[in-house]
Amino acid sequence: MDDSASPIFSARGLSKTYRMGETEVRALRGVDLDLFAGEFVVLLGASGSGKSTLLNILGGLDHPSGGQLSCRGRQLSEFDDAGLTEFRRREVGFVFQFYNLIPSLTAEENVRLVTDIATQPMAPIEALRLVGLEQRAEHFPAQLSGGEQQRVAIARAIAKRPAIMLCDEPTGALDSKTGVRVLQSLQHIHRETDALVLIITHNAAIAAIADRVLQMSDGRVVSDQRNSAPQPADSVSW
Ligand SMILES: Nc1ncnc2c1ncn2[C@@H]1O[C@H](COP(=O)(O)OP(=O)(O)OP(=O)(O)O)[C@@H](O)[C@H]1O
Repeated sequence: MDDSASPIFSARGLSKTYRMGETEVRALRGVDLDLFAGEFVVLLGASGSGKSTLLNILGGLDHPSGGQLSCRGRQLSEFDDAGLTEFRRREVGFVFQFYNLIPSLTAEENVRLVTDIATQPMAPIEALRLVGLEQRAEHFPAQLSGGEQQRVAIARAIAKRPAIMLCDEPTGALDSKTGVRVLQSLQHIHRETDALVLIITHNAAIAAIADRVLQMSDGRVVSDQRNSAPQPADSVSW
């Protein structure tokens, strides 16, 4: 990768403090980080280290308390709620631990919910093909396994061709074999698009498939390593 390329995200001194009555929780304590197009990044860290808080702020789901965050040259940290909503809608695909599919809609209809409001979407069936589920387009979530439902959620996230894919514990609810299939879908999407893919997880085994591995501890990024030989997803297990 060309390190002189401008980053997608650039965070400097990013902080987040949650206030609940008298109690303050400092979830981010000064994060400095650049993330680039085309990177497949795994962010590891113990429970409570701030991973989800960072992902939510990168994805425009929440505001930082301090510091600067830019995305492709714009100061995201200064966006109001409406600006963040527009940013999320246009530029970010999210995948969460629980798939949040609409039970009364088929796989294809679940993906179509997103493509109907996107500016340059792919066809829903094309997104399902990217995750190997084009044969299941007419199936409802209850007719799909957990791993298949997660792959529909990934298809839904990628269908609007986002520059950024943010995945919070995408395999957290899945066994190893099923989780590996989900990771294969994410790896395949990464190869087929120029998206920045960021996966946060407790599961250190997943780091083997990344080309960059970040570690958070106590609200800071404490390690940032390149992986010169990322492994195919089917070589990992847990
Ligand atoms: N909405 C909130 N209000 C108050 N405190 C919060 C809130 N969200 C997170 N926290 C606290 O901020 C800290 C960081 O939480 P965060 O969810 O970012 O960690 P995490 O590394 O993603 O953890 P996990 O792996 O368990 O999901 C924790 O101490 C958590 O309790």
